[in-house]
Amino acid sequence: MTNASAPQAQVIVEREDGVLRLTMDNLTKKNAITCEMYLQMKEALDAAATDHSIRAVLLRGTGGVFSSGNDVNGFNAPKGELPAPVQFVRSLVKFPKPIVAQVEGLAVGIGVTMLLHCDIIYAADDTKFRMPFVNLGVVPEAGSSYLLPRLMGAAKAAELVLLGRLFSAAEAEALGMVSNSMPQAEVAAAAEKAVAALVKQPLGAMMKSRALLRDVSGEALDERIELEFKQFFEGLKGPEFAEAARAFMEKREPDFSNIPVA
Ligand SMILES: CC(C)(COP(=O)(O)OP(=O)(O)OC[C@H]1O[C@@H](n2cnc3c(N)ncnc32)[C@H](O)[C@@H]1OP(=O)(O)O)[C@@H](O)C(=O)NCCC(=O)NCCSC(=O)/C=C1/CC=CC=CO1
Repeated sequence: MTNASAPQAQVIVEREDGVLRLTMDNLTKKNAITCEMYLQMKEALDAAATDHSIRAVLLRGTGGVFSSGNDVNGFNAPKGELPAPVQFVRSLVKFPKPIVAQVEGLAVGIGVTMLLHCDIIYAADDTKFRMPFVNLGVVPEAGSSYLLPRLMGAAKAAELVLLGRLFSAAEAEALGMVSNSMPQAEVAAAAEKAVAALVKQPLGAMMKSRALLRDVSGEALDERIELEFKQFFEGLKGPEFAEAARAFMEKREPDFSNIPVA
C-alpha cells in the first residue's frame, strides 16, 4: 500500500549547461536509495556517458543530507532480475566523465562507497560518514574492499569496515576520501563552482586524464565488485542480516552472540 501523504522517493535528474545534476530525494528516510532511484541514476549516467553535451555530473541529496545508503526495507531484488544496486554500480564504475559529489549531513553505506567512484568530493564539515556493512551482517560493496585499503592502508580500512564506526568529514579528508571539507553553508557553492569550471575544460583531455588518474586495474576491480555482490546477497539470506534488520525495525541494538557461523 502506498502512503499518499509521503513524498515519492526519486532522483531529480536535471541537465543544464553541460552538467547532469542527480539529486537523491527521499528525505523522510534521510535520502535512502530505493531500487527505482538506483535505476534512475543508472539510466541518467548511461545516457550522459555518450551524450557529449554533458561534460560533468553533480551528485547530491536534498535537504542537507547526502544519503543514508540502501533503503533498509528494500534489500531484496525481484527474482531473476539483476539487482538495481548492481546495475547502478556497474554504470557508475565505467562512467567516463568527472563526477563532483556534494556531501552533507549523512553518508552511509553505499552513500559512502559510491564516493570512491567520484572525482571531486566536497563535504560539509559536520557530515557523519559510516560503512555499517559488517554491522548489518553483510560485506562491503561497490569495489570498496579493493579500493579502501589502497587508498588509506589496510589497517585504517579494516578499522572503518570491521567496526563500522562513524567518522567525520575531517577524517574522511585526511584519509583521501574527500577532496575538501568545509562549512556546510559553503558546500553547494563550491560544488557548483567545480562543475562550472569542469564544463569549460576540453572534454577529450579531461576524460583521458580522468581515466589515467583512476587507473585501478579495471579487471581486478570488476572481479572484486562481482565477488562482493555475490557475498553481499548471500549475506542478505543469512541469520546475521535477519537479526540486524529486525533490530533496525525494532529500534534496538542487534544481538549476534548466539548466531552460528555458516
Ligand atoms: C544514521 C541514520 C542514517 C540516521 O539516523 P538519525 O539522524 O537518528 O535519523 P533516524 O531517526 O534514524 O531516521 C529518520 C527516518 O529515516 C529512516 N531511515 C534512515 N535510514 C534509512 C534507510 N537506509 N532505509 C530506510 N529507512 C531509513 C528511519 O527508519 C527513520 O524512519 P522513522 O522516522 O519512520 O522511524 C540511521 O537512520 C541509520 O543508521 N539508518 C540505516 C542506515 C543503513 O543501514 N543503511 C544501509 C547501508 S548498506 C548499503 O547502503 C548498501 C547496499 C548496497 C548493495 C546492495 C544492496 C543493499 O545495500
